[in-house]
Amino acid sequence: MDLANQWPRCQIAGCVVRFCAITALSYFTAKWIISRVDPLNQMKNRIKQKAAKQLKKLNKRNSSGKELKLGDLNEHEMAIAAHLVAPEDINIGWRDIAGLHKIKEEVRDSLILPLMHQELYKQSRLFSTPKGVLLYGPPGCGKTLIAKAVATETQMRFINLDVSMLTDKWYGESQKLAKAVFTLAQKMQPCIIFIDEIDSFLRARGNSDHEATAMMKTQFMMLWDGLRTATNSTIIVLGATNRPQDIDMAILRRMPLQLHIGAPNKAERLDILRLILKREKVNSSVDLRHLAKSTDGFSGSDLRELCRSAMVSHMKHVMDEQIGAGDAKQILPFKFDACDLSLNVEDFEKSLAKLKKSKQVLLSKAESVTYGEEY
Ligand SMILES: Nc1ncnc2c1ncn2[C@@H]1O[C@H](COP(=O)(O)OP(=O)(O)OP(=O)(O)O)[C@@H](O)[C@H]1O
Repeated sequence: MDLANQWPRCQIAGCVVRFCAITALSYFTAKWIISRVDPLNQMKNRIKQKAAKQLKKLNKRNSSGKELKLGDLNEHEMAIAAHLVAPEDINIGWRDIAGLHKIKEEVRDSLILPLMHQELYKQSRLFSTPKGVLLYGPPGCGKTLIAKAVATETQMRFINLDVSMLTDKWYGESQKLAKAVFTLAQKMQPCIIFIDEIDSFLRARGNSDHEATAMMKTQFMMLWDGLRTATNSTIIVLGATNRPQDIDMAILRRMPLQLHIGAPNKAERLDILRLILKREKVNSSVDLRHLAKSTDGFSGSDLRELCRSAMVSHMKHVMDEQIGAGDAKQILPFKFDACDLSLNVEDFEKSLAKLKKSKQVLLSKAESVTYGEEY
C-alpha cells in the first residue's frame, strides 16, 4: 500500500524536475539567442572588450602600482573607458612639433611644470593649475599635437572624448555618461579629458537646444565646477576648436588658459618641412627655404600633404620608368636597387600646384568662412 502511494509521488517529483530543467534550458537558450541578435547587447560587449583592452595597456604602464580594473567601473564609465588612449598609442612629444615655440613655452610654464611639481607650486596661494585649457585656431595647425604632447610630457592619462557618444541614442542616458566622464577621470587621475571641436558640444546655449542636450551641458558644467573647487584633483579639461566664438561664455570662463595656435609663419613652415622630411631622401637641389616661402597660408597638415603628394608623384615617376607598360610583378624586383627615391624639385612643384589649386576651390566654396579675421 505504502509502495503504491509513493510511486505516483516519485513520478510527480520526476515530472517537476523535468519541467524545471526544460524551463531553465528554454530560459537560458532564449537569453543566449537574444544576446546574440540584440544590437545593443552586442555593442555593450564590444565596449566592454575595448575598455578591458585599454585598461590593460594603462595598467601595464602604470608606475604608481594602483591598478584600475574593469570591475571598478560602472556601465557608463566603461563606455567612456573605451575611449581611453594608452600612452604608447599617443607617442607624441615636443620633438614631434615644429615651431610654435611661444606656445610650447607657455604650456610648459603654466601647465606642465605646475603639474609635475605640484608640491612646490602649492606653496603660493596666488597660483593654481588651470583646470580648463582652450586651444583655438585654424584647422591643421597643431592643436591636437599640443594636447597629446602635454599628456606625454606629464605622463597623464588621456580620455579622447568623442562627444557624439554623449548624445548618441544607442548609448542613451546622456547625463549619466557625462557624469561618468568625470568619475572615471577621478578614478584614474592624473588625467586629461580632451574634447576636440568643443564648440560643437558646448556651444552657446539657445532656445533650439533639445531639452536633454541642454540638461547634459548644465550637468557637464556642474561636474566641471566640482573639479575646479577640488584642490586635490589632477584632472584637466583640454578643449580644441576652430570656432572659439561659438563656445558658450560660461564654458570659456571655465578655461582660464586660452592659447591661440595660429597658422605657421615662414620660419615655422621651414621647421615643419624639415621635421616631416627628416627621414626621407630629398635631392640637394630642393630648396626648403624657397618652399617655405611659397607656402604662405599653409597649415602644418597642408605641408604634410604637400610632402606626401610629392612622394606619390615621385613614386609614380619611378614606377613608370621601371615598369612602363610591363608586368609589375615580374620587373620590379630586378630593378629596384637602381631606383632614385630622392624627392626632387619637380615633385614638389607638381604637388604645390595641385594643392594650391585644391585650396583655391575650397576657398571659393567657403567664401563666408574667413578664419583669419575671427582671431
Ligand atoms: N607644428 C607642427 N609640427 C609638425 N607637424 C604639424 C604641426 N602642425 C600640424 N602638423 C601636422 O598636421 C597634422 C594635423 O595636426 P593637428 O591634428 O594637431 O591639427 P589641429 O589643429 O588639431 O587640426 P583640427 O582643428 O583639424 O583638428 C599633424 O598630424 C601633423 O602631421
